Amino acid sequence: MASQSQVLVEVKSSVRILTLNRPKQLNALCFNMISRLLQLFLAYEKDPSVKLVILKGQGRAFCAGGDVPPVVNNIVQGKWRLGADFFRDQYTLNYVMATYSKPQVSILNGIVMGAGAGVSIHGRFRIATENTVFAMPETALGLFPDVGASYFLSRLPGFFGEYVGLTGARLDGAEMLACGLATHFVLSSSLDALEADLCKVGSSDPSFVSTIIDAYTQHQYLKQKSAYYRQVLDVIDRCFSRRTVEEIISALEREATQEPDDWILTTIRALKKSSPSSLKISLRSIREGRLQGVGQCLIREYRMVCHVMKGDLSKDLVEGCRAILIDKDRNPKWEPKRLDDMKDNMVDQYFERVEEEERWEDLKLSPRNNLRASKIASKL
Ligand SMILES: CC(C)(COP(=O)(O)OP(=O)(O)OC[C@H]1O[C@@H](n2cnc3c(N)ncnc32)[C@H](O)[C@@H]1OP(=O)(O)O)[C@@H](O)C(=O)NCCC(=O)NCCSC(=O)/C=C/c1ccc(O)cc1
Repeated sequence: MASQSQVLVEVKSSVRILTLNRPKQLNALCFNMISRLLQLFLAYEKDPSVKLVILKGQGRAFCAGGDVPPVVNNIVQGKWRLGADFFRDQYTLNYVMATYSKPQVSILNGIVMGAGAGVSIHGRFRIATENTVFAMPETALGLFPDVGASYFLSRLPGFFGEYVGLTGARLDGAEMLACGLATHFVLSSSLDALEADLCKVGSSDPSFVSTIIDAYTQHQYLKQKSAYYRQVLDVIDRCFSRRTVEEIISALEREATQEPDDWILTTIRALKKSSPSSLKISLRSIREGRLQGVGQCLIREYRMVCHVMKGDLSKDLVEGCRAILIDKDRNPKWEPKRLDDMKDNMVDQYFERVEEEERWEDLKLSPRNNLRASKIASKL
């Protein structure tokens, strides 16, 4: 029953409006919500009377991520496999959304982080507003940008995806639109009227949906200090194209000595504060993602997240969750402590099957009718 009140459903002729409804927890996705969303999306795909699905959040967030504390409690109690079930359903939902045969319109009128990006960015239309705050903050949490982020971040212009994924930098609505994470920008005061118009669509043809949203779209200028200006993008490309995290930081430090700048200092500080193991596996994940379809990315990320939860190589997820969400001291003690201590062979292990575990299986994603070649799910 909880899942019914945590994901509200409105039926408006051929449109279904789903509202994530845990506003006190910033709509963090718990296991029940993910199962419910998966069940609803699959049912709507089969139902010819449904033409369009709108996803939005109650309160000041669209969704601040996965509901981390319960999974971390399971890990602490030695039950990481319960967490694996959570991620299996979540990644399956991301895959269904990425290959969905009907348009999904996500209204990102607030915080969009981690798992919140996973349930929106893969869909066809992503509407940002003046209230949108987007981030993939996983490296500060001892995790890595997952939910198919190695697919969508690696497809951003130049090396912007590496920058966003490694530093957890926050983007506003204009920046999301500029880099392609959002498809439209609409002022929040117009959202009710837009929603009412979308409910009259009567067709799953994306060009009809696009025409409706276009009528509400506002041109947005980037803020003065945006990381999306050409000058900063050049620095991002020069530095974040480096082969290793150590080389990225050295390149940023060299730039900083030539031209000290708030943005560079903040970026270096963010990298130095994040989990060394997270940074290294994240960089490798985004780089591999450049050459893989969304299904392959999710299958690989599932292996990685199972290693993170199992905690053989590092326990940074539990520590990061403590520092950010439980004690909120924002002072995690990472292990390994330094980037140098995280050797290549340790990184390699995150990308291998979880061996020695009875009953552990790779994530299995079924072929989907409307799978575009670039999104194909195949075995690693
Ligand atoms: C910048 C935020 C989004 C807003 O800050 P704020 O405006 O100062 O608001 P609060 O921090 O006070 O948040 C309001 C409430 O929402 C809760 N909350 C805010 N994000 C969350 C949240 N992801 N979960 C579960 N309660 C939350 C937060 O703990 C707090 O609860 P409470 O102290 O009881 O009032 C801040 O909450 C924040 O940094 N949240 C964490 C964002 C984040 O790292 N998201 C996760 C991305 S990674 C991801 O999705 C992974 C999922 C995962 C799942 C399972 C795993 O084992 C491992 C990973």
